[in-house]
Amino acid sequence: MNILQTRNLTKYYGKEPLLVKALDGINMEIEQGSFTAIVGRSGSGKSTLLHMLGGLDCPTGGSVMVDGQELSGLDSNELTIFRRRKIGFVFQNFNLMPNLNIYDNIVLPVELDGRRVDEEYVKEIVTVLGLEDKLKRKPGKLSGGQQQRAAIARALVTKPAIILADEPTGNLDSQTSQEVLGLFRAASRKFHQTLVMITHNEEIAQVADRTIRIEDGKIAESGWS
Ligand SMILES: Nc1ncnc2c1ncn2[C@@H]1O[C@H](COP(=O)(O)OP(=O)(O)OP(=O)(O)O)[C@@H](O)[C@H]1O
Repeated sequence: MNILQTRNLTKYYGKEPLLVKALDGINMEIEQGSFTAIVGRSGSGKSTLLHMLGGLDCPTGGSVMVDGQELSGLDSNELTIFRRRKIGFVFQNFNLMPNLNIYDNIVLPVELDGRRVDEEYVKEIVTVLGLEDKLKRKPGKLSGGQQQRAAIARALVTKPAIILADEPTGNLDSQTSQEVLGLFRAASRKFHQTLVMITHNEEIAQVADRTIRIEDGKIAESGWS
């Protein structure tokens, strides 16, 4: 089953003669439970694509469908709720709240949505990611790899339709990157989550089941590993 689908997705910036076609007709399907890496050089359109998939920005044309929902049909309030419930985001710089301890950071998206925290599920996520003894600490007291594991736990906790990760290992050394990615993949498999990660690093991309290569806003190649 496809959890995400785009049809002739375009995003243009500026006007002729300075028009930039950041996305130029992207057709892609992402299968539920899969791990996809989107790769490409700087400026190829990766971040723009991730923003469109996550409803963070509006396309110029075409469509994005997530879990049966066409995003162009949503107003800004509906888009906010869509992002909160359907998308988990993991960023390069972790984006944890510095004043909250790790537990409170992890459960924050559930609380913001006014829902009850499923403590059993949190415990399972925390165990898979090896954060059991870090829950009372503030993010500033943890290493980069530990902070990113907490950010992954926070993305998993709402059981989103899709987790979008933007260069999640960009601030980590290569050994920590491999560890964090291994845990990210293990956790997303265990909890049947769908993962889309953008990276410019070919070695990092190899961890995924499938690679989509973007060049000049177009899909240049798509393959399974
Ligand atoms: N807000 C904007 N206004 C104008 N042009 C933009 C804007 N955002 C992106 N672009 C242009 O769109 C193209 C794609 O940019 P994008 O950030 O998606 O690339 P990227 O592959 O993510 O690059 P990087 O790996 O360096 O982050 C680039 O030519 C960029 O200059």
